Amino acid sequence: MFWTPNEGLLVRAWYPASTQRAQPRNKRVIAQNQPLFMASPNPKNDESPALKDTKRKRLVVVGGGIGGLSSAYDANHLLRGEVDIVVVSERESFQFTPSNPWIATHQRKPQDISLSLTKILPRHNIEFINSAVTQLNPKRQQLALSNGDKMEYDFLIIATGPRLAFEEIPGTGPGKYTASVCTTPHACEAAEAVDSLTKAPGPVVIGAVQGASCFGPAYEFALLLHHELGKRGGAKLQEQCPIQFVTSEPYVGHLGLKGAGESQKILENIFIKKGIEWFTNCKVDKVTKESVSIEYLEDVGDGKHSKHSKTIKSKFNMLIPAFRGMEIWKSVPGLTDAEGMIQVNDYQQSVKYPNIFAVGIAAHMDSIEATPVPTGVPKTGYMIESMGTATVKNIQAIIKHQQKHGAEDQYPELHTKALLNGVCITDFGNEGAIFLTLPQLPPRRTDITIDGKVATLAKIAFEKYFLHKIESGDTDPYYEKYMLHLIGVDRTQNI
Ligand SMILES: Cc1cc2nc3c(=O)[nH]c(=O)nc-3n(C[C@H](O)[C@H](O)[C@H](O)COP(=O)(O)OP(=O)(O)OC[C@H]3O[C@@H](n4cnc5c(N)ncnc54)[C@H](O)[C@@H]3O)c2cc1C
Repeated sequence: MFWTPNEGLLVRAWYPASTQRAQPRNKRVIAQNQPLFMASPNPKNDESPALKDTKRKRLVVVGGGIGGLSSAYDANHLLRGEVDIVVVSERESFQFTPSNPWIATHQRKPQDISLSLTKILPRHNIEFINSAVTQLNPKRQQLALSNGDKMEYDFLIIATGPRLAFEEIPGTGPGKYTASVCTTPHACEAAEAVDSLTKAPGPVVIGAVQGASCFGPAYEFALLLHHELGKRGGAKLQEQCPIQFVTSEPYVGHLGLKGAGESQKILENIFIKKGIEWFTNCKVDKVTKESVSIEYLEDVGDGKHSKHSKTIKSKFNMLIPAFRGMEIWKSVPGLTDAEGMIQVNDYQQSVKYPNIFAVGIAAHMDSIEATPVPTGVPKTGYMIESMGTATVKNIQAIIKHQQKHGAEDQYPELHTKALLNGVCITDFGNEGAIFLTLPQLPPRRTDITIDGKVATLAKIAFEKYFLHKIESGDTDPYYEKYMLHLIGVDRTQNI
């Protein structure tokens, strides 16, 4: 089925049965040349641009995670009346990824951290299509979906998150010999593996492999697991399941960020206290049922390293893989880097296609520094939300410019950049750590790690706030602002 952006249509009649379920519940017949949804909350308001403008643009957001939904909600607030917003996501629900480590230790159930997009998005006048994008034709401004539909867009926001590159290391990934907390279904499988471990204890390897960019959850899960083992079987079970931490970072607490304040000292002290041994500058060669084979570099001074290899016996492993971009985008000339991440300029705009934008993990970001074993730079929630806001403001600038000049193919200079602030909150059981790097790229105004019970509470609050935000369609990052204010980061610092 072919679907053009500015056509008026009788929505239900045009959709195949598989997508009809995703349509808004309130049945309305939308006449020719009228928008899919009334943009004004008051449909009687004759001044509403939506009722006047018969040439509304279509903004398609691909991805129903933190990046996609915060962009869609920002568009709903800032571009109301200017665009019809469609979110296309292969997953029907929003799942709050930062809570996955809690799923793996049975502190949360999947339903506690999941929200149905079929139910929520139409309430906010955002159309939801539960399907995967399988192809992009930027010349035609057209997407192909796995349900067989084709869809045109005026503006496209790509927020498809990471492809988890388990295939780069033999034996890694769910179904093989490493558990994962990267998705909620993976975390459910990890929870079962943790149960098996407690019944038949043995050594544990946790960490993040070469090319990984998301280190916080590796530390979080290692320490949460240690705490959980203590809860289930006391010090005895903890001794029976010694944890070894392997990471591509040059030192513990580097986090792909060159550290955050005293993150190295704080995390090393916690590891020492819990008896967790670590290997840094580490490359994982392969994982088998019984062991993890690594190569690691040891600092011998003067910037020199000696190389070692080791096979660590293990019964349970959780390794964060490298995050790469989705294969579908790679086939589009000039859209991605070699790894499939969307190449964007400072305004989240594709360097090749000016009506395509990318936010979240899907967007390319340079590493902060070259490390002896490759690492990437983390992209965390607050930063991702800010990328969405910047994207929508830039699309707004384009729409205004095109309306003024009456030329659909003209693009103005853009001005809004995301605030690339790193805020990562981790829970270790009864304590935790908050890593703050504002901005993430040095020189920084704020560069600290705060540890203790406060981090556990902050993480719980972060989860509740975010789920509420997705449900309510709110866009203001008030939690982050308030939290930063509480810990003394001045609002004038452009947070
Ligand atoms: C285990 C873990 C813990 C984390 N903890 C924190 C934390 O505590 N704090 C923090 O700030 N950040 C954290 N992060 C980092 C980051 O905030 C999350 O990874 C976040 O979920 C990234 O958002 P995203 O929108 O870029 O991608 P995702 O959340 O992965 O969303 C991608 C979406 O795209 C959809 N999709 C993919 N391909 C297609 C396709 N072809 N067609 C249609 N839809 C598609 C997916 O179904 C999904 O809905 C964590 C990351 C991980 C992995």
